[in-house]
Amino acid sequence: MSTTRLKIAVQKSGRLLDDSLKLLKECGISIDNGKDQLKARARNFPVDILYLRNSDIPQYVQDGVADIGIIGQNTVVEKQKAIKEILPLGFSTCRLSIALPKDTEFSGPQDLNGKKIATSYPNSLRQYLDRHQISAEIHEISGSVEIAPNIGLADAICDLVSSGSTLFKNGLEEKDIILKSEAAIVAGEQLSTELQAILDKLLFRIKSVLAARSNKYLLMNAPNASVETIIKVLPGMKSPTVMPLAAEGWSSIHTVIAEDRFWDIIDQLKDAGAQGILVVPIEKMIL
Ligand SMILES: Nc1ncnc2c1ncn2[C@@H]1O[C@H](COP(=O)(O)OP(=O)(O)OP(=O)(O)O)[C@@H](O)[C@H]1O
Ligand SMILES: O=P(O)(O)OC[C@H]1O[C@H](OP(=O)(O)OP(=O)(O)O)[C@H](O)[C@@H]1O
Ligand SMILES: [Mg+2]
Repeated sequence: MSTTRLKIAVQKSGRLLDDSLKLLKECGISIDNGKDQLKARARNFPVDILYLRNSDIPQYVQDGVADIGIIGQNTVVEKQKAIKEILPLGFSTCRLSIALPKDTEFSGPQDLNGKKIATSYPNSLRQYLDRHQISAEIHEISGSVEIAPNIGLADAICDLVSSGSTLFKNGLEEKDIILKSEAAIVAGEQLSTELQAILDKLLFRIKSVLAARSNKYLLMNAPNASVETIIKVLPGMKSPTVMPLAAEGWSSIHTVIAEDRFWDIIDQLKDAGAQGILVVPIEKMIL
């Protein structure tokens, strides 16, 4: 029996931890410990979890200390290590943006010329400024970036934004988006054949979990005369299942639908005669 185990780096504490562990759990992977331990072994799958600082993960993955990691795409861009994104994961969505004090005129990146910009993401900001041929001073700080303009430390900031409430509370306005980010699986340049085989199994499970999250199982009843119209309204992955109901002249229609499409067609389904519409979560979806 092979003793090879895939080492997965996840954030020790912070924004990514809960969703990362939830994803692994939904993949059927049971991890033994609490987070006080820095390394944990999965009981039923050949992976070990390394709990690390988010900002250190790119280096560890590059060096092969960890084989893969779960980090934000923003960290991949910022750290500029020899790692590659394998699969976006759909959580921790945010954007890296330029923000200025509320009501400051901003017609484009050129308005940042000669300004002092505070950020924890100097490389990403540098790339943005270079791309637009802007000469500005980058003031690197490791946290609480949004406070910088208020205390006279900088004219502008470059930081992560999600709901926008931190900007709002600090009297700042988002002016330009540098990049959009979500959590992703990253890996080093080369994995051994054995590790790659474990990773492939893991990715298969993760994709099944992600597909299940973004799709719903849809059931409805309709008079037989409406079935054809309803089927035309349903965006087809495959042809829906149509089954007779006990009540004469009625059918039950079942299909799988992307959650974000459902709200677009709900009125059309009702107009076409669908009744008793049920939208049910899917546990796993094997693609
Ligand atoms: N407000 C937010 N909404 C959604 N995702 C976010 C938000 N802030 C950060 N993230 C994402 O979560 C990642 C981790 O952020 P977090 O603040 O937990 O850690 P950190 O302070 O960057 O890292 P470290 O573990 O090194 O202290 C970020 O790189 C980003 O991808
Ligand atoms: O747009 P919002 O929803 O308000 O989120 C944005 C804030 O979230 C992150 O900070 P976090 O809370 O992770 O604190 P940190 O600076 O200590 O990492 C980020 O650095 C912003 O400050
Ligand atoms: Mg943070």
